[in-house]
Amino acid sequence: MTAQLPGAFAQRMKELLGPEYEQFTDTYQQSPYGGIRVNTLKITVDGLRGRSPFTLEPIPWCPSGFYTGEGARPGKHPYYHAGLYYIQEPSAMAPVELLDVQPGDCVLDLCAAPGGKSTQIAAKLQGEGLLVTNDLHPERTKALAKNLELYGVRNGIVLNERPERIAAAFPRFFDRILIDAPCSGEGMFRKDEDMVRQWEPGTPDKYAEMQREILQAAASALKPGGTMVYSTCTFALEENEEMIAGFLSGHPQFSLVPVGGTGPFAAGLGPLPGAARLWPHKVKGEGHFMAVLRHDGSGGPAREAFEAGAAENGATVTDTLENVKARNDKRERSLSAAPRSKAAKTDFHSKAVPGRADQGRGGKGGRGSGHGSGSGRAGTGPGPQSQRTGGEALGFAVYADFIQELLGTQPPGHAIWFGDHLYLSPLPREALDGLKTVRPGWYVGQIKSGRFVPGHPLATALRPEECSRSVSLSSASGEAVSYLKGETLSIPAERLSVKEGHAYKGYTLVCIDGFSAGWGKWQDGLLKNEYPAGWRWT
Ligand SMILES: C[S@@+](CC[C@H](N)C(=O)[O-])C[C@H]1O[C@@H](n2cnc3c(N)ncnc32)[C@H](O)[C@@H]1O
Repeated sequence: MTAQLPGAFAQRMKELLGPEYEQFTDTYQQSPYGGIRVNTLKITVDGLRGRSPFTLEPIPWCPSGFYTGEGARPGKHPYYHAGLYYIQEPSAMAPVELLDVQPGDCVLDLCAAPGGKSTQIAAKLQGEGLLVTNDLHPERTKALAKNLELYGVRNGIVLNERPERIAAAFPRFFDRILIDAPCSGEGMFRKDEDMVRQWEPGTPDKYAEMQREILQAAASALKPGGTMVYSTCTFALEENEEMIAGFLSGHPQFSLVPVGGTGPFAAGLGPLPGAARLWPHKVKGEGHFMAVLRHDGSGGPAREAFEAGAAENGATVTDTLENVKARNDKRERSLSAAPRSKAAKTDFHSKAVPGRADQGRGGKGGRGSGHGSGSGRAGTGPGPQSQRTGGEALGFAVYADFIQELLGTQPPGHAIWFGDHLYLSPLPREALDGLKTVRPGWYVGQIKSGRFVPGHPLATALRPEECSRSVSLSSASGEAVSYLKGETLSIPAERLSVKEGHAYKGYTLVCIDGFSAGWGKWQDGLLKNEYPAGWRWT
């Protein structure tokens, strides 16, 4: 590290560490450790170890985490683009391990961008349950949304909200909450010298004020008996042990689950030995603090009220689809100019589909949505509401036909339309009313000129066996990189894997060594590239 440690910081660390101070400062002469975490939504840990292009050494506190060693460039391998691993600082993998997320949980990641811990939570959920992931800063939510898309997350909702507004919308709701708080970042000085330059003696106090408010909001959104983990990447007592001690004294229904002093975790300092520390002079990783807080289950009802609302919405699904069909038929009759849809004539809408088709009111309430592939938040709908309603009905039919052909079955989720763009959400649209929503769910695609165009995030979350047409490109031959660069490829028909009864021509799931990476459009031996421009290999 070339930057000089601020004098006031050095003095404080001397007082905090006593005889260990020299060992601590020696770490600034060493390089930070690099790590990757296997995305178990797409590949098993052993699966990646078996095909890893670089050496992997286990990280003690994260079963899916590995040190990559010097010289490794994990961002420059096609597997990174196929979402097989996330590049993450090793210590940053610890908080989610302590959160103990189980498949089916409802989880809130309150300060989430760029999404390292959110993708880790999503992997723990294994597609079951709900992940609401949020960041206060709009620009940062773009990277957050993109990372969820790259890693094939189907059950994530991305918000750009103040924590207290999320707590008001979801009172006593979440099983697990992660508060990876904005902090003075002292633990990252070795990795990010800008943080050294930005640090001032008053920095920890400034962050402590924000952290108190965020913790307060998180406590209201946690369900009785739920668990939250508070983490920072700083050493300052006022942002760590003192912050949590203050929180516990004001919230007697919470207790600290002692993890400090066990396994790789050093004990917390001063008033809170049960909190956990990772010190750079004791482990191979940067400085981190974590506290596990459990609610005792006391107080009023949990989320029953919300669940009742959700169930009611679920019960109306069939009716809703019939209404859509009725509107659709009426529109077909009355608007000769309306685009003809083959699908509109099918009886798809009379089937009970686990989604809602009548929810698209693009831009309602000032909220809007980006449409996949990191495009950020758009705020407007496609036109006058009367047109939108009919358009959505037709759109849903076109979508249903497309999905029937490509996937065979309809993926579960509440269908949420933003104009011509369709998402499948773990929550009904009403649950997000009034919240700044960057992604209401899994982006599946868009109606364009009367056709359904599948979105990139639909591809990244699919397994090849789910898709009627796929092709696997080899990472070793260079064709995977050609695809990632946006090139058209010559692919003979015999290389395609096509399910019985399906045509060869059309949208094809493009995989790298068998792992989905995006779409191509195959016809007559040519695979037209549909990999989004903003994602390409440079
Ligand atoms: C330590 S970083 C989060 C890193 C992230 N958890 C990850 O693993 O990739 C803290 C984040 O908190 C966000 N933030 C700052 N103030 C916030 C607030 N009041 N509410 C929610 N997020 C906030 C920042 O924009 C920043 O992205």
